[in-house]
Amino acid sequence: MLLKFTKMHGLGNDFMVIDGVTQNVRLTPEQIKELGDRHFGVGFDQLLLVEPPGDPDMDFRYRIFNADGSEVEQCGNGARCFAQFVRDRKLTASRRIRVQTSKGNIELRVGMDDEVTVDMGRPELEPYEIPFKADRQSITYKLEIEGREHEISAISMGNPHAVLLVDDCKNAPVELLGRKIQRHARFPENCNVGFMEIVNPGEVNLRVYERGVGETLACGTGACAAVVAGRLQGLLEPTVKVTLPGGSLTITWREEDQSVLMTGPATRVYEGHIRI
Ligand SMILES: N[C@@H](CCC[C@H](N)C(=O)O)C(=O)O
Repeated sequence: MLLKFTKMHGLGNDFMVIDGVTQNVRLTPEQIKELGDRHFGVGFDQLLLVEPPGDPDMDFRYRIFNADGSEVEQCGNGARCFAQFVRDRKLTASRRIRVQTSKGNIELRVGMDDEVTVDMGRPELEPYEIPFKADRQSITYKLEIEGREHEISAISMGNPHAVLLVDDCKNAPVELLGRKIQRHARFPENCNVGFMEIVNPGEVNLRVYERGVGETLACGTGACAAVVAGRLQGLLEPTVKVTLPGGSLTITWREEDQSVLMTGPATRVYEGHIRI
C-alpha cells in the first residue's frame, strides 16, 4: 500500500501525520517503529493518525503513537499540528475543532495568525488516576532512587508526568535521571519527566525526557504539567512563557474551570508517500 503522509513539527517535536479519514490505514506497532526510525524510515517523535470520530458530537478522532510503536493518550504539540493538518487537507474549514482522544475530548482553536490554542482540559492530580503509587494526594512527593531522594510533582495531562525543579536546565541530568524516574516502580505506566528551571513567576525553562522517545525538543503536555506543578507550589503566575529547546509556548492554567490552555505554532515541513 502507498501511504500518504505529512511531516510536521511543533517547536521541533516532530510528527508523521496520516489522514485515516480518506485512507484505510492499519499499522502494527512494528511498522510504526520502522517508520519512526530516523535512518531507515521517515523519522519522528510521534505518529499521529486522524480518523473519523466515534462520538457524533466530535469532529475527529485523534490517535497518537510514540516512535517505539506504543499508543499513548495525549500529545500537546501533536494536537496543534493535528489542527493545522485537518484544515490544510480541507477535512474541515472550521477554526474550532472538537477532537476525541483515548483519554477524553479536547477543543482546538486556530487563530487568524495560524497559532493554535488547545484546551487540554483539567490536570489530574489524584495518584490512582495518573497513575502514581502514593498513599494520598500531595503537591510534591519524595521519590527514592539509588539511596537518594528526589522531590517531584506527579500530574496527568491525559498522560503521566513527573516534574522536578532544577537550578540550571541546560546542565540538568535529563537523560540519566530522566530514564530512572521514567521507569520508577511508582509510575506503573512509566512517565514523561520534565526538568523545570524557574526564571521568574511568568517564565520558565524546561527540558522533557519523553516516554517512548527520549528527550525531545519540546513537549506540550510536559509544558502544561510543569506550569501546574509550579503554580501548585506557589511559584508561578497563571500565565507562563515556557521555553523549551525548540522554542516557546504560552501556558495558562485558567482559574474559572481549571482547564489548561496551550498556545504555540504548528509547522508543515513536507508531504510524502511511502510504500508499506
Ligand atoms: N510530545 C508530546 C507527548 C507525546 C506522548 C508522550 N511521549 C507519552 O508517552 O505520554 C506532547 O507534545 O505533549
